[in-house]
Amino acid sequence: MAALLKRPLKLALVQLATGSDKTANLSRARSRVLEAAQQGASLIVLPECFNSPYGCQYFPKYAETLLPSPPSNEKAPSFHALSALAKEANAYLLGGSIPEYETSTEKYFNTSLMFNPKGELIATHRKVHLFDIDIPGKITFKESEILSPGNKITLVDLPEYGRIALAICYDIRFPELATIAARKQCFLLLYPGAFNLTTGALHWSLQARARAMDNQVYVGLCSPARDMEASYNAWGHSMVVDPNAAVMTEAGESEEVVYADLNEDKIQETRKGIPLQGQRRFDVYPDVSEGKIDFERA
Ligand SMILES: NC(=O)CC(=O)C(=O)O
Repeated sequence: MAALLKRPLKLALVQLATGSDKTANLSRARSRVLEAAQQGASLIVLPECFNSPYGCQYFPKYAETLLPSPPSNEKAPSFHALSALAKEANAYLLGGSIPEYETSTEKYFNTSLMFNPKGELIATHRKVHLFDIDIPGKITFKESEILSPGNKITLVDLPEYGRIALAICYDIRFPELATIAARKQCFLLLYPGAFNLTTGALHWSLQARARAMDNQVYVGLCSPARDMEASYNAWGHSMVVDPNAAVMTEAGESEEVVYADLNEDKIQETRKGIPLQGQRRFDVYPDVSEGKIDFERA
């Protein structure tokens, strides 16, 4: 089997404490990303809504306009901060997500931005599955009241390392995305995400481990730190899971950076021991990674 991960990679997840001051959020993100780079991380991830509080009431106020690209500094300060930071850190940087406003359609999206070490934007992912849930007495949330969904699967080639997939939070609950990404040769699935005290306790770790186990790839989930004063209490517990579904590292609830060293051997060893790749029965059920799949649409 050809190598999926061409050389070892140190991954850092920044479990950022975010508040209502966007400038302060960006400045905190900068310190933590530079700290991770100093520790040798070459792929650094910030959480979902790292520049704003998480909640439908906040999306319009914090939204930035990214298109046409490159946007102006005035319309997209987070875009420019991330670009400069990736360059300064000399690392790949995933700005987990920011609220985005698209002027031409007058729509809002929950969008992540990936920059290379030169500070160039190399991918964007708009959350495909919007977080609309209603668990009586626990949590009701309806992103679709404000947001529109993205409509593509996002795979990104990092020339020195290999291919990764980006998705956001609720997207993890739809295993088709992960299966397609793995079958398209990704070695890592990254999900910036803000589960909450109800769904986090139930499913955060389970989802991460399940996507890793089914697909025998690395999985990273990066949450904001928990803030009990906020209107939405993020679960925390950012984690990296290995291709054999073991948790490699897990944050607590506060601001923290966690690290994991990813390598090809672990993928090979897992797939050699349990060789799912060659055992699929596409004569019995369809291959979801074949056929018309949108990787490109904005
Ligand atoms: N916040 C989300 O998008 C998803 C979530 O909290 C969950 O799936 O649970």
